[in-house]
Order: sequence, then structure tokens, then C-alpha cells
Amino acid sequence: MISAFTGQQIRDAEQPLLDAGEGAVLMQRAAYGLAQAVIREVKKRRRLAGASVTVLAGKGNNGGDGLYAAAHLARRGMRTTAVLAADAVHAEALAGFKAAGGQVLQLGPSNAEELAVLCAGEDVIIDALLGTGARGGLREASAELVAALQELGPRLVVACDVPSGLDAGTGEVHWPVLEVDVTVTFGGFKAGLLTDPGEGCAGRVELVQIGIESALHHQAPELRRLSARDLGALLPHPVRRAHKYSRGVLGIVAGSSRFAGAAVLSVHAAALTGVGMVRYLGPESAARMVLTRTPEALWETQDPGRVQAWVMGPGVDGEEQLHRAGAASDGALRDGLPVVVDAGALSILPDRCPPHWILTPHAGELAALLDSLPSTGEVAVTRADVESRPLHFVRQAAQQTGATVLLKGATTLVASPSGIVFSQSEGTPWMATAGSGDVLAGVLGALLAQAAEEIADDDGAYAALGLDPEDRWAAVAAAAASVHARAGALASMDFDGGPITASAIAEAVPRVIGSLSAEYDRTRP
Ligand SMILES: NC(=O)C1=CN([C@@H]2O[C@H](COP(=O)(O)OP(=O)(O)OC[C@H]3O[C@@H](n4cnc5c(N)ncnc54)[C@H](O)[C@@H]3O)[C@@H](O)[C@H]2O)[C@@H](O)CC1
Ligand SMILES: [K+]
Repeated sequence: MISAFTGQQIRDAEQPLLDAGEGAVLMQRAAYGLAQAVIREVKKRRRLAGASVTVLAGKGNNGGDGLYAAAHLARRGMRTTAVLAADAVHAEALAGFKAAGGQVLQLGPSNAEELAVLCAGEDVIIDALLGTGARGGLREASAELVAALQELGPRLVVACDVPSGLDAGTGEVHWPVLEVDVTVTFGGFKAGLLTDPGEGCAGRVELVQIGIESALHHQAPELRRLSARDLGALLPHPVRRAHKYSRGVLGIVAGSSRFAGAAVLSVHAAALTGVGMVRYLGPESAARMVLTRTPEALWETQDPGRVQAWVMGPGVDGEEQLHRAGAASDGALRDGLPVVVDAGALSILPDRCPPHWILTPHAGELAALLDSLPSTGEVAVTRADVESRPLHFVRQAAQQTGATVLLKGATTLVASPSGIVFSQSEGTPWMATAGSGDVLAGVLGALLAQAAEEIADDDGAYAALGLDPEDRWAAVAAAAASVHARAGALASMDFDGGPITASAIAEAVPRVIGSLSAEYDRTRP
């Protein structure tokens, strides 16, 4: 599992080393790691000797890291320039940079445009304007320089620790921000690099160890991300004596005469995620289509009897289906069953949900959900608010509803009511297509129906993540988001990275589960 931290947590982990007079050593390790990353990137594109690099250096330690890194690069034969964005920058680092033969330019009130043009011609830009000590975004001439450079389109940008203007703890972004190709981050992942909109600016993130890692391990991560290996351990491994009932039975209330496709997709995706049986509840017109695509499903016209989990909401519209969802929801509350609440069913939540209820809104639905809660303030929350502060709002929704909340997006966040958050981001933009969310609901429902015992087991794979029972539901939801995203990416790869349908995402799920499980079995100690 990848753990990510706030800027403050990173600084707290550094403090004992700074107190011991090791600050300069930390900075040298960071600068060396950054320089090595720049060298690797340049070499992918051209010969190192003679390649040009400009470091944009701010007044804090982030600028110091950038200047020391540029000094390394000068010694490796690169043509190095520093654009100083403040009158006083890190003095020793600047001296080191000059001694290595670097050229220095001063950013002033009237030369931002001119310097932007110069930077746009460079082989690499190092963004070392602001790091974890930033308050707010770039100002004045720095903001002008970055805005102009972004417009011109630099060739290759490497961020020092975080893209400048990004809040390391929250992922909120103060524009303008230089969109970077690679972020080289020090000591630990910053939460802001693993949640949007920050993740969208950060490019590929590389972690450089600087010696604070053991101190960080004592802190509760701000964000968690499941790795392929975690998924291999968490995904269901059917035992030899399994039968369809022991494999999990999933009830699905989805679709309507108007939106039958949502039912088809969620049922099919659930079946492809390996659940023992799917019981479908919905109108006959939708059921016919469901059974044509998934003859393995059962159409239930009465009380479906025992299930291990429910999915309700995809394509649910009209009184009849809302009534079925309401009845299923009452039964699930009574029996303590896990439930995926999606789309149409988000409007019929009980006053307080348990953590094993997983709500799966997109940004617009989350805004509407928050607005419908009595405890939300007077000012309406909009989709744009959620998109600019997803980490904040997903936590708020989980806390206020009592449910686990999965907020769909390029990066999907899952918050437990206690405040634990997972972030998964393995998909492709092609997945933003009609029906993609219905597939996710089916995948998640199928994992819930199969995982109930494993989740409760204090010696099981979910407990091994170090999570309290209430927080393990968020891990199931994160696993589902990851499987779904990987399936989308794999399906697109089948077409050389081309477009995909929601059906194609569902069809790729068995291969994703198969390869994750096989890789886990192969490398298991
Ligand atoms: N503390 C340490 O020992 C280490 C720090 N490291 C580097 O140091 C960075 C943190 O250094 P700092 O705490 O100096 O913080 P920054 O380098 O982010 O800079 C903060 C400085 O800029 C000013 N400032 C804050 N917001 C501003 C804004 N919006 N516009 C203009 N100026 C602003 C502040 O007054 C402060 O002087 C990390 O990101 C990392 O790159 C690494 O060298 C590893 C070791
Ligand atoms: K930076």
C-alpha cells in the first residue's frame, strides 16, 4: 500500500533530523535524487552533454533543492541557468550553483514574458518555486512567468517535490501551475499528488528516499493507495469446496423501462467479477435485456430471499423501481447487509447510513447529496466546488451520512466515516463514457458479496492492511475502483489505447482479476 502525507506531516518527520543539524544532508539527498531523475528523463530524449536546463528557484528550501540539483547537472555537462524568483534565495545553494558554472538571471516586475520565451526553448525546466512551505499560489512575476510559459508549452518539466501552486496536503490547486511531466518528491508521497486536481498537474510521481521514512511510518497516512500486490491479496480466491451460495449472492435493483442498459451493465459486470449468483429486481422489459446478455442471472419478481449484498440505483427511475429499492434498503438495514447505493437510489438514503453502505456518486451527485443534508451550511455546494476540493468534500459526505463514500473521477477517492481515505487512479480518460459507473457498481457489489467473511476476519487480508473493521469497507471500494480502472486501461490497450465502451470495461474484468491473482500467487512468500 502506498501511503501519502500532508506537508506538515513531512515537516514533522524531518524536524528531529533538522534539530540534529542534518538539514543540509537532507537537502543534498533530495537534490541528488532530483538531478538523477532529470538525467534519466533527458537521456530518454537526447544526449546529456550540451542539453539545456533552467531551474526556476523560489526563496525557500524548495528553491535550494532545485539550485543544488542544477549544480549537479552543470557538473554533468548540461548548460544550466537559474531564474531567481526572489531577491534572496537559499544562499549556500546559489553559491554552489554558481561555483558549478551556472548562469543566473533575476526575475523582475517587467521581464516575465521574456524569460518565459527563453525557458520554452530549454530542454528541461525544473520547477522549484514553491514546495511544502507554500501558502497559497504563485504571486506576481512568478505567476506571470508560469502562465506565459504554460501557454508557450515547455518541452519537459520536472517538479521539485510538488508542482508549485499545488497544496501538498489537499491537492487543491492555485492557478497558474506549470503542468509537469515528472514530479520528484522527497521522503514520502504528498497527499496532494494523489488526489485531483493536483494529481492531474503532477505527471508521473517518483519518490526519493532522504532518510525520514522510518519517522513517517509512525504517522497515520492522509491518503492510502492500494497496489497491484494489495489487490492480489484482497481479491477473492475461491476455495475448492466452494459452491454458488458460498461464493456470494448479490441482489441488484437497477434499470427501469427508460434506462434498461444500466441494469444490463451492472448485472453483467457483477457476473464477470466472479460472484456466485446475481438476483435481478426490475421491470420485465429490463429483465428481458438483462437475461439476454447474462443468462446466468435470476429475475426475481417477489422477495428475493437471502443475499449477501445489494446494489441499488444504476438507471433506477420511476416509482416502481424506487419502491423496490426502498424495500431492499429496509431489508438490508434490518439484516446488516452491505449495500452499494448509486445514481437513482442516492435520493432515498436513510437519515444515517452504516459504514458498510457504500455511496458511489460522481462530483455532481455528491454536490446534490451534500446539499440535501440538513447539516450542510446555507451556501449550496456545486459540482465545481467538489471538483476543486474532492478530498475535503468526500470526507465531509462520509462523516455526515455515516456511509463509506466513493467519489468517481479520474482519480477516485473513497472515504470512510472515520476519515480514512483511499485514492486509486489506474484508468484512462476513455472510461468517461456512458455506463462506466454502472459497471463499477456491479464490480463493487460483486466484491462485497464475496468478501463479507474476509472483511470481518481479524486475521484476513483486509485486517492485514492495518484497518479497523469499520474502515475495511473503504478498502473494498478502493479495490473495486482499481479493478474497474485497470479493466478500462486493459480494454483500451486491446485497441492500442483507443476508445472503449462500458461493456468492454466489464469484459476485461476477469483478465484483470486473473492476472492480479496470478502475480500475487507467483510472488507470495
Ligand atoms: N525541511 C527540510 O529539511 C527539507 C526540505 N526540503 C525542501 O524544502 C521544501 C520546503 O521548504 P520551505 O519550508 O522553505 O518551503 P518552500 O520552499 O515551499 O518556500 C516557502 C518560502 O516561500 C515563502 N512563501 C510561502 N508561500 C509563498 C507564495 N505563495 N509565494 C511566494 N513565497 C511564498 C515563505 O515565506 C517561505 O520563505 C520542500 O518542499 C522540499 O523541497 C528538502 O530539501 C528535504 C529537506
Ligand atoms: K516545486
